[in-house]
Amino acid sequence: MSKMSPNHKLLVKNAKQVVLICSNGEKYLTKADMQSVSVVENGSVVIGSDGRIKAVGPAETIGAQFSEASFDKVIDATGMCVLPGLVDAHTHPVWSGDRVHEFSMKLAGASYMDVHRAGGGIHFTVEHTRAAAASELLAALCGRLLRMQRAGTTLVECKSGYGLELHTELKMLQVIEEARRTLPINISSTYCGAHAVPRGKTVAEATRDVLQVQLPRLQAEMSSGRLSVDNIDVFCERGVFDLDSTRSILQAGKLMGLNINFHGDELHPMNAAQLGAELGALAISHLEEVTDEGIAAMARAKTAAVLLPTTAYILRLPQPRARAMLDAGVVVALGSDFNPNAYCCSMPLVMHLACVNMRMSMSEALAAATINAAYALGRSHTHGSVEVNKQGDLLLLQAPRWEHLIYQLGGHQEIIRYVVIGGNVVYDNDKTLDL
Ligand SMILES: N=CN[C@@H](CCC(=O)O)C(=O)O
Ligand SMILES: [Zn+2]
Repeated sequence: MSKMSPNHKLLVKNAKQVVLICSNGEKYLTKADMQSVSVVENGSVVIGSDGRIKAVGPAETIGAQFSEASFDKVIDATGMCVLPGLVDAHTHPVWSGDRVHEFSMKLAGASYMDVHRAGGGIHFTVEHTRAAAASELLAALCGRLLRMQRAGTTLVECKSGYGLELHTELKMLQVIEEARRTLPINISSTYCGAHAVPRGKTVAEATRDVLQVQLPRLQAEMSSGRLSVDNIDVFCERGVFDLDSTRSILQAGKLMGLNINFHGDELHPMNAAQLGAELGALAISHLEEVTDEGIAAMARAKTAAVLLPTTAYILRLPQPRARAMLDAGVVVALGSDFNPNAYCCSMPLVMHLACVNMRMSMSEALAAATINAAYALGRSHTHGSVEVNKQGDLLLLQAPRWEHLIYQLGGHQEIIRYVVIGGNVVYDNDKTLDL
């Protein structure tokens, strides 16, 4: 092969392991293919000036191929492991007012719905988020996204949903848009105006407001280029949005070109999985109460299951049946569910909980937090694996095997050495610097 031309952004050389995840352009992994993610021992990665992966392979081959090339930056990764940046497929990161007081209520035995019905939970956060200035919400969001980035996340889904009326929902989406334009972390933006039924409204009234007031304005903002929104979400749950109102909102969003990605079958079996499969949903989150029929429907439709191990852990819910979903061939993904109820920014911790509590293998958990989470966001053609032409988003671990990222419970602060987005080092742990 001819020598490659100079001027590349980054060379990461001589890594002990480069974890590709997949190597044949797969858009997701299921069943046995999740059991052994693809790994190159003693490998190197080149990221081109466009921020995309130019080459990946054995260190010797890459060394010969790029012997005459120059790089803006070279990282000697001897003794380190390289992974694709992690993908967090479910977060609620825009809000004001923490709920630490509710954590003690829940520890004392109150359920999520007890707190919600007593006017706390989402309602508490809605009140504080409506009152907050956009600048305050943006500052909080940026701090949280940086924390996620330091924990290895390079693509994150961010929901609105603490406004429940036009003005605040738009304010939240604008704040997400501003973060998307100014921060290196990749963002998938989700409109979740049907996250709860606002106080003083019935389900029918709330559904009408979403359909007749919020969605038309969202469409106008998107058409003018002021906002770009990727997904539509509804909290489909007994006492929140029923199946019919969920269906009408999701269908309206789909007609606007949004991907369907919603909360379903969390606290009660609602047949949300079947609804999602029928509507061609890209993803459904939670699924603690999904039925066997729902699992089969999702496997057939290739609707991703976004499992959220922190929620079941904090709320002491039954664990989602990850093994049944994996065995049935569902595309299983993971998310942190960062929100004021589940204050967790760390996908390494999420993978650990998925392994111990949901009985996933480490390889399954990593595939679920990379390629499959990217699939759940419609981004697996550009993210979620270390393959040529994908975006140059990498994680470098100071560890001899990649599994240490999951094994060392709560250890990501020490183990993650660099985070790279688009070929730029955005976090260098040695300097304890966000760059
Ligand atoms: N279940 C609904 N929504 C969130 C919780 C949001 C909140 O409690 O503020 C979730 O995914 O866990
Ligand atoms: Zn959620």
